[in-house]
Amino acid sequence: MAALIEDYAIIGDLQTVALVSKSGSIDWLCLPRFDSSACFAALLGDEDNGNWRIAPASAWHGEPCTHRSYRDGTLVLESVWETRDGTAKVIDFMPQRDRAPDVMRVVEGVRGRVAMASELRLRFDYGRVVPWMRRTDGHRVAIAGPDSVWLRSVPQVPMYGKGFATHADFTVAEGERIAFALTWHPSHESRPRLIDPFRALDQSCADWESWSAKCRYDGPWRNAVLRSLITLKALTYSPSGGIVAAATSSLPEEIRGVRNWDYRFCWLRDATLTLNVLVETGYLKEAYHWRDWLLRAVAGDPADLQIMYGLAGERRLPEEELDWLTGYEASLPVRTGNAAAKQLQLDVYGEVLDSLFLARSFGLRDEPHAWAVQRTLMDFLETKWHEPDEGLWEVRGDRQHFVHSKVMAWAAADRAVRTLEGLPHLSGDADSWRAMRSEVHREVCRKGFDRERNTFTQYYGSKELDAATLLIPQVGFLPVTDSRVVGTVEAVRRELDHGGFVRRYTLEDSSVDGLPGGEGAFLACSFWLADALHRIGRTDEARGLFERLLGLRNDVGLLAEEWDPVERRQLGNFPQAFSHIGLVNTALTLSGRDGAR
Ligand SMILES: OC[C@H]1O[C@H](O[C@H]2O[C@H](CO)[C@@H](O)[C@H](O)[C@H]2O)[C@H](O)[C@@H](O)[C@@H]1O
Repeated sequence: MAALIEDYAIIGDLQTVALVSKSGSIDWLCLPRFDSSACFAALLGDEDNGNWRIAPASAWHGEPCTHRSYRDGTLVLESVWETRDGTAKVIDFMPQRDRAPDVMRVVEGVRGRVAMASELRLRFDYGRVVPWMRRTDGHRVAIAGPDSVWLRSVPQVPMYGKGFATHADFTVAEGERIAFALTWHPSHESRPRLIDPFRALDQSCADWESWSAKCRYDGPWRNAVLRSLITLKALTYSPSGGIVAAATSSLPEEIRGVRNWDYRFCWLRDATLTLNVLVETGYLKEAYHWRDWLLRAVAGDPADLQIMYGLAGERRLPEEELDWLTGYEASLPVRTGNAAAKQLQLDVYGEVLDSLFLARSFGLRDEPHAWAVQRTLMDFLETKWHEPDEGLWEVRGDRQHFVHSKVMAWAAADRAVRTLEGLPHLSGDADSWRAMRSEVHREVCRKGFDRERNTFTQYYGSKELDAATLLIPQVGFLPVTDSRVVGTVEAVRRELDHGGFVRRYTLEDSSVDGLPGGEGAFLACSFWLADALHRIGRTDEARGLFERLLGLRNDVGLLAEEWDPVERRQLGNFPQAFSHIGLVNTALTLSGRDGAR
């Protein structure tokens, strides 16, 4: 059975990540990309769906490591086991790759002599295909269809096959190091170029340290912020500049529930929000890279804009159910692909224009084609904003006139107008966008506001609330001093509370998302509440909530999408960009960054 979600740490190479449990098992790994099929899928089934465990023999029955941590400023994970015979450390990392992806596991003797074991169970195609194994000059090679995986150790330790797994039993003494290297390669190509694991370890540390050194945030929550930024960076797909929403598929929003989705794609919403925090903390290069990704992805007719794409801009992300997997703690179905790709979500226009506007204010140079694309998006939005949509929560029920979608349509028009005002050499119909901006504003205030309860609602005509309306002052739709903003913050705090944190929306009205069952408190929304409380002057409450949110991070600083306040455990895909974006944003806000754009 898989571990608790919060018992996982990640390692990654900016093209994919692996989830490593506290008991030393890699239970999730998709190769060669985030969205490739998994060769370790025990996370969504059991060991027979593939995993790789290295741990002391005396801890083989699942005992967790004594402690673990990342090396400072890196994504290099160290898990330490203190045993009766001594202390051993497993250093896990994935070197930023030139060609072939590697998972490196360096076993280091710290004290005494510790008997260790390694058990590798490769199962390609999400845990379904047992590969054909063979030996070739010091390697074990696993081949199935398009995939091959090469396993070696330095220095060599004997390996043997048993029960469709590759085993190694060895001893590590104080001062000794034994590295295991697993390298993926297309099966039709000849042997991959092999790298020295110990040199790769030094290089990996140096790569991450130099990236981390560029972080410009130096406030009271620096460690937490830096860990979140490293996590966000780890979710970027460096060959294209795309950014995935999370590293996993189908970790449930409710244990044994059906809300299990594949997040290994680039949502324009999640990616732009990721970018905003990267830009604000000193990482402008990522903004250039992502803008180029965007321009390639949205090329063509703006009517065809998707709300999410594949890592390289792929458009077809067909949703399928993998019926051979038993699901994380029996949460079914396990899905790959995501049907939400074909939804209309008007907010993404606002997020894209806002993000490029913000990046420009931080020094992102204009590029004529980039503005042409934004202009075309605006022209399209002018004809569409009146329509109902699926909204940022990607409901699978009927389309509605979501208040947040309209607010973000307003934000798109606002950023377009302000861009033209600041850069008069650019062309565009500023008058028409100004008119749209005013019309959307009037309509939202008339149809999306409940006067009796003094709060914005989820959609026109509904009584339900939506935590996304907390973003109204942040995007500048209304000032924080407006009584309607204060009323909304208070209403959300009161009515969407879930164990001291915040739900996305009221769940009793199941018709709005069209899905059965419930879910946990949504962490991004809980961070938004902290921001909003601070903005309306309730800073002590905001700080208190923020500190409690920080307390939900696991031992290595990672957050999933949601939190179950009853079972006190993390829920949903992991690690989730949305949650880490929220953390960085709130830290910036509470450290004195100004409010609305
Ligand atoms: O809950 C239903 C929807 O859940 C997913 O969407 C959520 O995750 C997205 C990625 O982080 C985020 O952009 C969105 O705002 C969230 O609601 C899932 O991807 C959808 O298919 C599903 O309908």
